[in-house]
Amino acid sequence: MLQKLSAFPGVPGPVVVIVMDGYGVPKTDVGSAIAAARKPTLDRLFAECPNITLRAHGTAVGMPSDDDMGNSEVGHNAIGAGQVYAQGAALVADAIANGAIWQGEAWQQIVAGAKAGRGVIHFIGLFSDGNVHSHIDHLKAMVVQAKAEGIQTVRIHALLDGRDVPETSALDYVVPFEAFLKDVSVDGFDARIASGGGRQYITMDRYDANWPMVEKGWKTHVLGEGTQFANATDAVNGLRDKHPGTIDQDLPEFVIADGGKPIGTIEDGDSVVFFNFRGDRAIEITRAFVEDSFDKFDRVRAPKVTYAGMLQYDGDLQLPKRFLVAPPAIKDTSGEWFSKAGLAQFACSETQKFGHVTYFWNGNRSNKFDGETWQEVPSDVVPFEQRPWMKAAEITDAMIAAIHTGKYRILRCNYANGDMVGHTGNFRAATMAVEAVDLALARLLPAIEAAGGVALITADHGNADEMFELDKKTKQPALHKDGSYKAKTAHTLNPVPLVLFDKVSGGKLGLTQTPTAGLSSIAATVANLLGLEKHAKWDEGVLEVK
Ligand SMILES: O=C(O)[C@H](O)COP(=O)(O)O
Ligand SMILES: [Mn+2]
Ligand SMILES: [Mn+2]
Repeated sequence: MLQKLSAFPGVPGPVVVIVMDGYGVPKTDVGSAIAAARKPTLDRLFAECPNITLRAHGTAVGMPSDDDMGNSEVGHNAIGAGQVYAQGAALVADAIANGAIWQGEAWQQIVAGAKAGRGVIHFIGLFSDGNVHSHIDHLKAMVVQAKAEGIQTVRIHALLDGRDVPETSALDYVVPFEAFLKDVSVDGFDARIASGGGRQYITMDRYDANWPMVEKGWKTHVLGEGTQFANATDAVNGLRDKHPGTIDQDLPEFVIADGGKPIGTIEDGDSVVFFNFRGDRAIEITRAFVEDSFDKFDRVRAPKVTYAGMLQYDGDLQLPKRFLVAPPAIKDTSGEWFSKAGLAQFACSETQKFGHVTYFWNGNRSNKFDGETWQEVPSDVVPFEQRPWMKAAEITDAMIAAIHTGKYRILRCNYANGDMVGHTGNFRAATMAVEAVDLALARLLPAIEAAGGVALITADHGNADEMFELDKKTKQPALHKDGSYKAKTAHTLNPVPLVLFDKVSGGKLGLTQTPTAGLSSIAATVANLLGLEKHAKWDEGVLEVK
């Protein structure tokens, strides 16, 4: 049980954690949609309330190195668990480096399954080195190993990124990879990219937001339906010519064919590895492959394959049953221990981030703990630069209503705007996204105050804080030849804010800035605000009681 804190009895009302997704603290205002936004409420919070910054990237959130940006999965895991675990990116890299992945039953079944059939392994996944959902080096290692184990044919289904990496960088990955595949395709081994498309156009939907995207991916990868090209380099060039201005993540599907015949349809007896390690955008396509009574769309043909995920994407649902590397075993999360303390908890976001405040928050569990209530606000299915306000107002309505019930001691929400609009690379829309969150806070905070509560306002990683690519050497915004800035769609390496909105303690509470405190300090801080000691496994909190 969480013990009572002697230094502070706890605030009278609810403790509310507000995650402004994609809201980092930049080094320069140049290119910051946050700095450009009109945001009187946030400005007042930073001027008047205790606030510090927290580390939200790299090793502070379990990524392999401090060159790795943060992301929603690792960020919400750290906030919810109060601990830092080696995450998928690090676990897979280690398993490949020490060879454990090849000894595992799952890899051996993939190889054996393919050999018992046509000798074909398919690899489907995000084709970049973003290290958020996947890493292309993992794919490369699997191709090499497949050949070493006597597999004859490898077919790669490449989802173009441009969201965790520069927006039109697809050829930086496709050209060298096709050259590598050509080099290894000797001695009876044949490895080629067989299909693909933009990751926001096919296959990688999440949280049931847009199943038709997954259906399009199925038709492309499995059935071989789509515009035909001779190779993936031609496909990217051809699609860019046909869709000028479309960035990689939004490019339509393509299929590689020889003489009109797709080279990589997925057939009975093949093996399929989905090589993303992160779960949110891997679950739907995985369900299409493994569920017998799948009914989200008409698969037309459901080949009997040996299927593995890079990781297990959902432990509660055991999805998929076969996986190459064990996911981090996240235990003793704040959700679990607040539940054991008998505290009612409320979690809310819109579809695009709903799993972030539920599934990721609770350590990649899709089941609720006792006393939890989850509310999802359906997201629009549109390019978010067209609706940068997204569902900030509706989430705020739901939060205020939940506070008014008087039932919940702890509430949490995620405003998706800064991140989802930041990913579009549209600066103007991103400023409006930040303004929408500001408007939301202007309504939510008074409701928290009226209920005698406090809020911790934070973020899971940066995004809208840097809307221009930085030059690798100078770290200043990079320019196109015509002098315009290069739009940036990815997350940032910047820290995030932690603001304590507290009108109830009479100035008794503050926050302590430390050089190392990261997102994992929030769980203990929430416990302390409730008048409870942290769980022994959680990292230190940052609450100061004067
Ligand atoms: O999946 C995405 O949209 C991006 O790769 C990462 O964004 P998120 O980590 O904020 O979800
Ligand atoms: Mn995020
Ligand atoms: Mn994001």
